[in-house]
Amino acid sequence: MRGALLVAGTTSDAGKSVLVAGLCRSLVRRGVSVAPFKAQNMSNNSVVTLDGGEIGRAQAMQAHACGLEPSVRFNPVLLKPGSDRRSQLVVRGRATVDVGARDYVTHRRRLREVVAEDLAALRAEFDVVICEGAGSPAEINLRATDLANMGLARMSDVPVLVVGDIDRGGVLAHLFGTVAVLEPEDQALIAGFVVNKFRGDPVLLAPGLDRLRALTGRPTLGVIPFAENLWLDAEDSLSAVVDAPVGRPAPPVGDRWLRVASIRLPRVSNATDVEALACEPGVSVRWVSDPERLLDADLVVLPGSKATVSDLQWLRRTGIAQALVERADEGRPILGVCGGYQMLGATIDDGVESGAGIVAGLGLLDLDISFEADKVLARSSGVGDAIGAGIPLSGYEIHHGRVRRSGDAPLLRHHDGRAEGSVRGAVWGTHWHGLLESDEFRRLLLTEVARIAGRDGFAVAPDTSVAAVRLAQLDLLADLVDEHLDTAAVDALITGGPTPGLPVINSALG
Ligand SMILES: NC(=O)CC[C@H](N)C(=O)O
Repeated sequence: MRGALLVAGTTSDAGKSVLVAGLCRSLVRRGVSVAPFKAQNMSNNSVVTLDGGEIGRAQAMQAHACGLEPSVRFNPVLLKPGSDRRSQLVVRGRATVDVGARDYVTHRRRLREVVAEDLAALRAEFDVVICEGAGSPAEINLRATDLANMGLARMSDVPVLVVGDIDRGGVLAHLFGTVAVLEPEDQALIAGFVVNKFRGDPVLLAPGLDRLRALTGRPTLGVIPFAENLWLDAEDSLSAVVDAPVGRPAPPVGDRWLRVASIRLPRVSNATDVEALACEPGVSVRWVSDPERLLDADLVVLPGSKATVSDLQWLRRTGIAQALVERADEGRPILGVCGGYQMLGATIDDGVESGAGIVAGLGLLDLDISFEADKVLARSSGVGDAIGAGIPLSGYEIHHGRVRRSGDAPLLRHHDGRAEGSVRGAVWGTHWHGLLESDEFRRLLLTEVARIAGRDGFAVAPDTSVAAVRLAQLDLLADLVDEHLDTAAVDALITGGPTPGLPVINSALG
């Protein structure tokens, strides 16, 4: 089997990333060599690849579904928004320049070549490449500069499936309209539809899908049910919804829950860090954006941020900064990760990200940070120090900020003995993302939190493996694909390429 397919969506968050992951895993389970590809991603949720670059988290998750290590080849263009108007442009894993929505256009020709070249190389190396679109091809205002949806499909002659989220309502109109607004040459590549997150009786939906087929000449190749136990998404901060529970934690091992509040910073980065906590039975993790939600939390996590100084200002505006200071005074646990760690310090000297110069931090750690233009990208490993002395730890680093001075004890150490992170009372911080996935460290941290919080009835499970929980999620996705997609038709599309002779929808005014 050889070929490629592009999964586009009627909207952002329609389920493209998970459908691509499910298709990849389903193919891999059938012995096919397959790679994921997203030409251009916009996300602050990134990971560090083995080749020392940075790609969107969703492509790392899809690579994992394929049994591959993340590589910059799977996501050659990444835009990391630092504000509503400007993003850092990461090309083949390396941060290049900051671009505004308009000047991005000037980079387009070069990026087009990068994307076409990288997809061709993957297609030569793997039997199948499953591509993910970005946003929606119905955003025709962006069509002229598009590299990730119909722009990619056209330059590489790849058939397209459009997935729509029925849970939002209007899915039939969305699917029809997504084809109808396109120019005929683009329409020719849209081979079929997938309905995602369906609840209820498929018999009731069937007449709608028949009508959609009559109106568009295109089949719906699957209706994927809403899956209660599926929480893996990893797309980006869209998944960090205020008040929504993170993950699907099982009931506690003991008789009490442990409650974690993670601050929903406006430019939160690597929101997935806290998912590892929610893999533990009896640990409830919620995203919060107002100060009183910190009161009943046993642990508060201040996560990473693409805009440390401006998110720190937001903490002050919302009153969360004050709540954090009071919390630290009371000796109640706070964990800061990367940007969140930086905010906990005494000063931040930032001439790079915000250009603000020297800014006071929350003063909860004896720490001075200064930003450099050069970004640290590293997969790091080391050992525990303040928590879990000597136990092996791993994580990854994506930051411009550097520790200039630290007067606190380190949280952990690199293998070469270098100190990393800080501890002062129950305030912990580190630049490392992914640290909470180190199973033993997480267990010790949660045990310490429960002790300080006096949650005597909470006991941490002895055997949770975050890697195993994530893999089970990917298998669940593949099961959904196998059961609810017409896999024979999808296979035929992958190998046969765009369906010849598909009708064009003409929406002439009459
Ligand atoms: N990943 C992060 O949280 C990054 C923190 C900060 N924006 C920096 O670049 O240093």
